[in-house]
Amino acid sequence: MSLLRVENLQVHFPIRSGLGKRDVVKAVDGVSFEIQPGKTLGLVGESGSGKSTVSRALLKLILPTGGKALYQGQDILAMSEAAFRPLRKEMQMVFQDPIGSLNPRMTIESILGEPQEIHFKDRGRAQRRAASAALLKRVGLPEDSLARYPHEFSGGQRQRIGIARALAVQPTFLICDEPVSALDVSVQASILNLLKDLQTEFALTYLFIAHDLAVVRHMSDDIIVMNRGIIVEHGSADDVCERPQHDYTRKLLASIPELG
Ligand SMILES: Nc1ncnc2c1ncn2[C@@H]1O[C@H](COP(=O)(O)OP(=O)(O)OP(=O)(O)O)[C@@H](O)[C@H]1O
Repeated sequence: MSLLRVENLQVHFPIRSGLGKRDVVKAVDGVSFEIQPGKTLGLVGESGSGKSTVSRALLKLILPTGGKALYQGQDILAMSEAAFRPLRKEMQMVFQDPIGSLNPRMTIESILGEPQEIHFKDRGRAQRRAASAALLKRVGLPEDSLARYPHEFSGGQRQRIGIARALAVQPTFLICDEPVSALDVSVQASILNLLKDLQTEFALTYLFIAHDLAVVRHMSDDIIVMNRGIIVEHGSADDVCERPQHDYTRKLLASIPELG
């Protein structure tokens, strides 16, 4: 069974166009896909194609207009917040901007401890601290980072902290939303390889979102290509990159010098 099966997801935002006329932006307009356990589905498209709206809908941060998202067979979109709460632990997010997504006034110990406090209520402070130290080590940061603040780290190190925070609640499914696009090219590969190693070690399933098809290909088993709220192409990573069927995919490929 797929871990996640999305059926005909629709997110239409009401807007007012000229003269106060009501209209809608079809940010996501009938998107369907599935992800098998332990695999990575890449979601690629230019800015504005609807990628972030898909991820926000899957985490129930916005209310979709229609469709289903079956996580282990249960439709999370139809669930109440209370019913969804245990699944929040299962489904974690790695954000694009590791600076903006880490509270500058919290130490790394608090940043990694907070989700544990919420989801592992039986853990005491010492246990949380030990788990956080182990996580830091696993993502390649020194243990003495616990007492430090986010601004004391480089962009790549902050993204390692963001990844450690996502892993702190032992999730099954990670949505990685442009996890390397704010980073220098020189550190991108090390973060991507870390994500790959963690996937194998913890049997994680990924929805990996990026605008850069080369990055997505490196990470993904299958790829979907989105443009203007719809999927224009869907296939194995090799088929999509080597035998693209759609002009939009060819355009994305042509914009990558090493692949185009
Ligand atoms: N709250 C909102 N109200 C109205 N329109 C919105 C809202 N959120 C997103 N949109 C529109 O929906 C479309 C898809 O946006 P989305 O952010 O999902 O794209 P994206 O592919 O993730 O792009 P980016 O990489 O720039 O974030 C865009 O046209 C955007 O302007």
